[in-house]
Amino acid sequence: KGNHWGYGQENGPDVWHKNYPVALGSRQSPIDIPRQVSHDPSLGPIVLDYDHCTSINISNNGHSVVVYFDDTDDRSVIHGGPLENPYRLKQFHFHWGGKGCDGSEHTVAGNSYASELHLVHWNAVKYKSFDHAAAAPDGLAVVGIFLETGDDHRWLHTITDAMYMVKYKGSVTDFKGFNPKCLLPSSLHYWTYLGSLTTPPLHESVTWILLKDPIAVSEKQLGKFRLLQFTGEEEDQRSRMENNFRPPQPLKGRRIRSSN
Ligand SMILES: NCCOCCOCCNC(=O)c1ccc(S(N)(=O)=O)cc1
Ligand SMILES: [Zn+2]
Repeated sequence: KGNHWGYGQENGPDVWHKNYPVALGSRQSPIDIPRQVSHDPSLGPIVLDYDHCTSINISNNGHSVVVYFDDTDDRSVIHGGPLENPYRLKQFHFHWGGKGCDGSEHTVAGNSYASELHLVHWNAVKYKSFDHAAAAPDGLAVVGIFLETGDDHRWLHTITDAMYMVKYKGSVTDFKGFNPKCLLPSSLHYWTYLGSLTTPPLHESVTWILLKDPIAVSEKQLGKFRLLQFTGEEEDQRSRMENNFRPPQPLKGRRIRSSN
């Protein structure tokens, strides 16, 4: 398996470019969102049509905890905002820090949040599969939501309660009937820019839509994320899944736009 990528000293973000040279490309993610961003009045609201969404399972892929959705039709899509087509929901996952440390990927005026939720969508109008879309410049749209520590999040429990079932890399368990609409903040105001996957293969195929308002989750709920392991059950060395975030990358002249 060779030196598979990860978040450790030997295989972390600083060396990903060795196997994935696009890591040094011109539209890499995440980025820092500066204090002043140009407001674009032509940017309409983002619309999340998740009412008939169908979650399938929850899994540990060795890098994060992922909830997959049935994307065989347009039952859960986002449209509007900067998007020319509707994009189908494929999965969502999280990035987080260690105890007491922040772990978001994007930062706002240099500040990190405790965690970041990514809702991953693909352009099924133009591309015949997620993998094809993931390699195309307008193939993916990822909605990023910041998590800050505060009160318990009443709906996050269903996800954190399922985590003990997917503690080890490669584990998966049924997870039906979850609608991620319950994880959205009250306002859908957003920043948008053209970027990439934040993990290898780091494809430069993502229209990023970052919601400005964070959601609150408790320290106790975040602690349950850290019960997950990067490693499989059969591997002897334990390694707690935490700090699975890539730091901000150079903007390289890109424009970031703000909805109203
Ligand atoms: N393996 C060949 C085809 O490659 C397809 C694309 O990679 C598939 C696996 N990765 C992802 O789907 C993937 C999806 C979202 C994000 S992120 N953190 O940018 O939201 C990072 C990675
Ligand atoms: Zn992500």
